Amino acid sequence: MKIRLATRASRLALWQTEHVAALLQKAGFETEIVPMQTTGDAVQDRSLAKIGSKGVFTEELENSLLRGETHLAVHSAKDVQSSIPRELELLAFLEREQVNDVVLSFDEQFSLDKPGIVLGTSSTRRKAQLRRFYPHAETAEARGNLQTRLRKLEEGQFDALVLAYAGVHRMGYEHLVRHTLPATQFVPATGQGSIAVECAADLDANLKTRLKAALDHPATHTCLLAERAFLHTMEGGCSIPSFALATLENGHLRLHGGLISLSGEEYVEEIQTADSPAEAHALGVAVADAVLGCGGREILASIREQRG
Ligand SMILES: NCc1[nH]cc(CCC(=O)O)c1CC(=O)O
Repeated sequence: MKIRLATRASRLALWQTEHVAALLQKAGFETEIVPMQTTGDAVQDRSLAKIGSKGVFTEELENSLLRGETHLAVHSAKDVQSSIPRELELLAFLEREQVNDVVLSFDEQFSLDKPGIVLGTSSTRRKAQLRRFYPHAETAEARGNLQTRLRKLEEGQFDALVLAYAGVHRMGYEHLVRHTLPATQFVPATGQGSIAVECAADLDANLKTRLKAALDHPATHTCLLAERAFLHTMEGGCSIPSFALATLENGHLRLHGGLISLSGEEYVEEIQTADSPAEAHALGVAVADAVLGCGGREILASIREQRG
């Protein structure tokens, strides 16, 4: 049977979808890749926080699932909104890549400690974390797909670029990495480094089971359930500077989640553990509740106020 895969048309998205297709082919499926443009691709001149709507990188792909034109939609897990329509289901999460953010520069001598450096990023989370941990650095907008951002770096619009290692690795830009930011401090966004595969909830149950067996990485899936429950409870999309990273070791699940004010001044974080993967969702909710209760609610209110 031929599985039709909906994807964005960016090089990173196509790489990820080809990776999914290869896993499906190994399991005996035929595949066809169906690229499409999303709002997030079309609108390049405004930051995502300003476009504001949820699912700017996913909605068009989800619509094609709902219309039955494709069987699976392939997303960066980070780009998937915290609640998806009832008619859809997140079927699988692929094994996670290294989760860190990294700093890229063409200058081999580049140092984060140099005064007056300008770092390209459009992520509210990264901007806030940089303000907190590298207050001497300035940030500049760097929207667009990875190739566009690299071009802006090459043109000298900033000294260095802050990106997820996962995308950098998949696109083969590791030679430009000058610094790996520690994930304990620059805690990544929910889902960073994993690829999410979505389907219609009413897709044939037997087919779903076979597709999931070919694609899903259970440990990553457990971590993503915890992180996504955190994000959902925080009521934040990608425009809110929240962060969450779950790890699973020897059956022990650990979730580090938090929220940072846009200025980087206010910072709330919480680490909790659970003894079983079955508690992933509850752990995400508990960490988010703790963060909200210990100052997070006030940070969210002030972010909303600043946005107007
Ligand atoms: N928001 C864009 C986006 N979505 C996923 C990735 C990287 C790949 C990943 O995290 O899996 C990126 C680029 C980046 O943040 O540098």
